Amino acid sequence: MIRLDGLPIVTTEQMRAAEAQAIAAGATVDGLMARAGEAVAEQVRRLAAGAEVLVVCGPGNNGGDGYVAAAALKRAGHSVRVACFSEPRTAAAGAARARWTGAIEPLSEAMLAPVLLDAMFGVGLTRELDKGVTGSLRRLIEGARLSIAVDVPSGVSSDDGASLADLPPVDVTLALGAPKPAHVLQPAAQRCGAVRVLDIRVAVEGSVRVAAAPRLTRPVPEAHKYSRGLVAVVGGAMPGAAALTATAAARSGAGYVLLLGSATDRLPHAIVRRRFSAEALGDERVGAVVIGPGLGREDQAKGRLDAALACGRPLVIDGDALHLLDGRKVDGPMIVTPHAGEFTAMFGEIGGSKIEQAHEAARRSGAIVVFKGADTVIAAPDGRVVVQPDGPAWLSTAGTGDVLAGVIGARLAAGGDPFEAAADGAWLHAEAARLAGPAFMADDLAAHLPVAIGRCL
Ligand SMILES: NC(=O)C1=CN([C@@H]2O[C@H](COP(=O)(O)OP(=O)(O)OC[C@H]3O[C@@H](n4cnc5c(N)ncnc54)[C@H](OP(=O)(O)O)[C@@H]3O)[C@@H](O)[C@H]2O)[C@H](O)CC1
Ligand SMILES: [K+]
Repeated sequence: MIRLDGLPIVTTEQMRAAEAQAIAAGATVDGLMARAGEAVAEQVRRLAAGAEVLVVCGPGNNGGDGYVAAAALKRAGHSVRVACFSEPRTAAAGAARARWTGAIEPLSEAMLAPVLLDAMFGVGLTRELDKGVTGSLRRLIEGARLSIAVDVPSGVSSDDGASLADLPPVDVTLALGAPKPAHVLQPAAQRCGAVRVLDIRVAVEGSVRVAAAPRLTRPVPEAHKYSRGLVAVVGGAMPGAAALTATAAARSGAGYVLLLGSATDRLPHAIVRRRFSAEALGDERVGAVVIGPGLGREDQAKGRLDAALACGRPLVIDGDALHLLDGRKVDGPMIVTPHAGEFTAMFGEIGGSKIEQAHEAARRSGAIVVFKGADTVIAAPDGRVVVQPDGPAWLSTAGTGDVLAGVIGARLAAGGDPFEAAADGAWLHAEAARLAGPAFMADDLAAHLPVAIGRCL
């Protein structure tokens, strides 16, 4: 079983293409199904620890995997039953069912079991699940002590993570060959429980990946405050927000943090405060300018944003500055960090999954787009995408976005690729939240950033 971190995320079309390539190289659909079902059975046997397993099988190849797994469990002497609501509709699933020698219970009457293996629908679910099937699955999932899904939980749309049935989460999802968008995008991701990937020897590639811990380095002996990165945070109408951003940048390894034009008084002494000036932004030692948290939307804010856009330094644009941006582009690196409302205000309604939306927004704007949320998607105009799937829900509190802008600013000022800076910043932010535990406020979050960084050295 493999953790998701850093793996390519594949759509149904990409998975089918990979499967077709494996078949062209000599594999067969039945052979792939045998691999998948047996790999599932091996994990289920470990997790079930001797408890009876009920396998619920659907009409497609996901169901086929279920019949193979049931037969493998039975051969291994494990107590196992099978239930279904429909005959197999593919040749491979039909052949797999023919090799299951036990009884098959009608789904609606199936007795509860301590372990439920959901092989009802995989990536082929295309429309809302029927109410009767949904009700039966709900009863069986709720009645099990442990529920495990084959590939994806039944009732989610694999390619965009939409929900196609109102069902409770399973405990474990065994993704076959690669993670799919449904494993990382909400609302489907919260239905998956712990996701682990089973290697079925089908080679997958792609430019969309699950976030992984960044590989950071310690400062070299010759390091000084400017080489570590100078972050200039532009303040405005609500000084507390810019103070959070500046504090987060200072705790994310920046060598020097400058807060320009903000009237806040409670600030660490290490953060240098100055009046706002366009000249300060243009200093070539500035590695990143962060503008937006608490900026306001009045004339002064507009003037400050104009100066930032013209200063020629790498930019992180957040909050109010996103509203004032009005489609303008800059020549240098620019990272924009909208949440869903800001994203729609900036780019209008873009169709497709959150991954596709973020990519399209990056392509149109030429900026690195950090599309925030419970599933944060970071996209570059060149097609690279990273999904940060498991930020703690405790992050849904005021000021955490200001902290994120500061972390990304520090990574950007440290140099290197702006896309990596944005992805690394999002990971460190989520890790700091995991370290902060429950019910933290945004001010507490920054204090956990050094430990998060320590985990990446
Ligand atoms: N890709 C690989 O390398 C491997 C994948 N495996 C497994 O195969 C499934 C995907 O199998 P597929 O047959 O394409 O799809 P499903 O099993 O998920 O479901 C398709 C069937 O379900 C019907 N369907 C779809 N929506 C509904 C609905 N709302 N209600 C009832 N029935 C529905 C669909 O019928 P249509 O009318 O839409 O045609 C199909 O009959 C993948 O997830 C893996 O588990 C391999 O076994 C190993 C290699
Ligand atoms: K399933």
